[in-house]
Amino acid sequence: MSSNYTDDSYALHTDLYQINMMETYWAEGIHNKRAIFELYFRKLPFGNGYAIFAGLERVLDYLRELHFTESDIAYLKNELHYKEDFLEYLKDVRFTGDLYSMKEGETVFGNEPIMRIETTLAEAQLIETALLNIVNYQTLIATKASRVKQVVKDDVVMEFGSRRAHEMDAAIWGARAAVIGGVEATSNVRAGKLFGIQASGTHAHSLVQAYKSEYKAFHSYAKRHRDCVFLVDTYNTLKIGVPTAIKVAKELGDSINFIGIRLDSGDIAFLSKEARRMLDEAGFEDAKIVVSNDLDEYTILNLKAQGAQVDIWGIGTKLITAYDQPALGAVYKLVSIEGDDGKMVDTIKISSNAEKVTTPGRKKLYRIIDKENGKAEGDYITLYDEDPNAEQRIKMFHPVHTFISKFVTNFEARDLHEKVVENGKVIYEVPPTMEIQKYAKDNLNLLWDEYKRSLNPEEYPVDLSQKCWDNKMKNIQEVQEMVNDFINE
Ligand SMILES: Nc1ncnc2c1ncn2[C@@H]1O[C@H](COP(=O)(O)OP(=O)(O)OP(=O)(O)O)[C@@H](O)[C@H]1O
Ligand SMILES: O=P(O)(O)OC[C@H]1O[C@H](OP(=O)(O)OP(=O)(O)O)[C@H](O)[C@@H]1O
Ligand SMILES: O=C(O)c1cccnc1
Repeated sequence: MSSNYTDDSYALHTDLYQINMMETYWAEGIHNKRAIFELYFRKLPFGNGYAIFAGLERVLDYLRELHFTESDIAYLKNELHYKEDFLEYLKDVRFTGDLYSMKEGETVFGNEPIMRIETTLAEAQLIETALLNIVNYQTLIATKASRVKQVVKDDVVMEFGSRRAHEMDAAIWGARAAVIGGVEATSNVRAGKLFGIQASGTHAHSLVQAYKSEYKAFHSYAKRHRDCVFLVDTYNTLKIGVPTAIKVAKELGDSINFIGIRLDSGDIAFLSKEARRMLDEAGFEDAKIVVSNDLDEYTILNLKAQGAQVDIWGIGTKLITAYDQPALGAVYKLVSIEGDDGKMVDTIKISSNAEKVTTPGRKKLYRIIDKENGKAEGDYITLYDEDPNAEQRIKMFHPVHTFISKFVTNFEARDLHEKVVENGKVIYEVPPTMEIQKYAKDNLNLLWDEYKRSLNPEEYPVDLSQKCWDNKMKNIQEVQEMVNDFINE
């Protein structure tokens, strides 16, 4: 580290204003008031019809470990000049509250709470930055990966992005998120080790360049590696690369497992078709064609339309950096706070943009599933004490354009939140990543195809119950009255 402070912790992985607000609350004696915040995004990324939630594992790691170290406190004192009495308080700060969260792999839509944080006002404030930092990135990458999987269908996808990711953490957690979104393997070996996901890879041009000969390079590689994918585009794909791969595969026969070839430049449609023909003619009908080179779901769709003969897609830069939309805009909003009498009071943030007005109150989130066809009718946000499963029929209506409505009967309302932290203790065990991937896949099966197409998907309903909507209107009215009183004073 390039500073005098020897240790590090994630307690300072927050925006300075959070600590300043904590200090204000602490000085006024309201830091321990109960507060409820919700974490959600408003707009789906990439113009997609859904997102895939990822990030809970790291959020839980963060909350479990959260505390200010001695050098954190020293830094706040020496460099930022916080006073001793406040620093004494910070020394004992831990996360002591409850966290309700969607499970990773859940399909998620705009304006619905991914997480509900119920803790002290000061703690809730401190953790905002880290929670958004984690969930925004991981959810974005899981969603991008899922879009790629929608396009490649049953072909295999390998995540190749570590070298282009925004630093090392992004490579690791991005690889995991990509697997949650559906990719089969990552080239990042550490991610393989940490998360029990498949680490996999071929070889680079440097291997061929080092031997100055594809023939020698492939042979040398095969001496130590049974599974062989030969990269065939270093000099001339069709004239030298593919014929050499075939020659070496024939020479080595059953002593290797000739998985196939990789193309990394040129016209992928043309080269893959030609390579397929050459491999088939040589009797390697089962050999796979792996391709890479700046791929994303748009190029892949186009290549498929051109009849490209590809079995395995290696995707780096555009997946791990979410190239076409580099940020998800999830926010963290206060929806309820303890009043002076100890009772919880709902809070609202008004905006001239109707979509941006927050929805006050402690709430629950349900996925309404039609019992007959097993498909999701939409998501339904209720006040905490409502139980849609006790109703025969519910009215679902658009929260802004309320005339768009439907009645739903014969449904199951699935609670999408799980209590994962209770009184500061993590009570949820994160499943293995491959199980989360399966969970994500099963969840997508609940959605009609209209929501899953990559271009101009239908808008999935995320509606408020009548009570929840009435409560929102009441809060809006109260604010309007307060503003009018202020103006008239
Ligand atoms: N048939 C095709 N149709 C549409 N896009 C293609 C086709 N073949 C390749 N591409 C894409 O076009 C781009 C080609 O980029 P570029 O011309 O920079 O690479 P290249 O010619 O393969 O050379 P290199 O990677 O060695 O720089 C890549 O994004 C690749 O995925
Ligand atoms: O193209 P991406 O989706 O990012 O996938 C990762 C790329 O990384 C390697 O290339 P390398 O770093 O050698 O650079 P290159 O782009 O010049 O091939 C590999 O050959 C892929 O092309
Ligand atoms: O294994 C590969 O082929 C690979 C790994 C990282 C980046 N590009 C390719």
